[in-house]
Amino acid sequence: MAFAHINGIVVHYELLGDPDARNLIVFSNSLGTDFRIWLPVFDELADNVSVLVYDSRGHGLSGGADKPFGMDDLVEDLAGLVEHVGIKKAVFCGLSVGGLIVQGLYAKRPELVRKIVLCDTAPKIGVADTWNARIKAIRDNGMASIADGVMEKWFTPHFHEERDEDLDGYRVMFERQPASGYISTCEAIRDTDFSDILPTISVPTLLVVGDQDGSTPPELVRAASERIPGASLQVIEGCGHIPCVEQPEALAALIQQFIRKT
Ligand SMILES: O=C(O)CCC(=O)CC(=O)O
Repeated sequence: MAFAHINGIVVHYELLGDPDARNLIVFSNSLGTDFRIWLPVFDELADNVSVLVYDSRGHGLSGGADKPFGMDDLVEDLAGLVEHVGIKKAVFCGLSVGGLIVQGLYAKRPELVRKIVLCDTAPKIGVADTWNARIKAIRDNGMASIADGVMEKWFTPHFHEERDEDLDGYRVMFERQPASGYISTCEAIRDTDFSDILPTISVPTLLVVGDQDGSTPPELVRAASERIPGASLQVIEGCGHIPCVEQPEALAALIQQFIRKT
């Protein structure tokens, strides 16, 4: 557990392993979560892989929830953290809004990026009306008021039935995110369209999606994969929007295979 001042906020992060390892993966979390969603994947990765995880602005123990922010801030935070830690080049893996942040990082700082894993994400996620309705619901009634709907998109019915303790735990994680940080992140997603960035990506890229993802469904992720030269797509069966929690072994195996290729 570590903290750094980056772009005027405190960023909570953890570096697991050697920052100079060739197989260094930087993970960027999704909306309404913190970096703990990646720990089940880290547990499944080989010993020669090191990992940097962090809480994005307005989430977890990172600061910045008190002032509005946008996608540029989220991208600058990631670049600033990577520099702070002394990483020259890494594999970047982003989940959902984390995937948008990674796309934005590639556009601004391609020299930092060795390979990309885009997990349950797209260049544009959702439409303005839906984001505005979600923001209004939280302003009117708080985070807990939308938690049921969010959990339905995050996890499959099987997860809801068989892993009720985990479901309750991740619901608590969601409900504890600062509403203002969550709202700014919704606005950042609403206002972002990175469609033009995808064809410019020239590093090896893997896209992964859960077959039952209710937030960024397989067809959306497939369309994104078709815009990135040479990218490959893998669909994880029996999985919703958060494969790092629901199917960490499957996700880690795909990542491991991908980073092994030159
Ligand atoms: O998960 C994200 O980062 C954004 C996509 C989304 O809306 C997922 C959710 O329903 O919370």
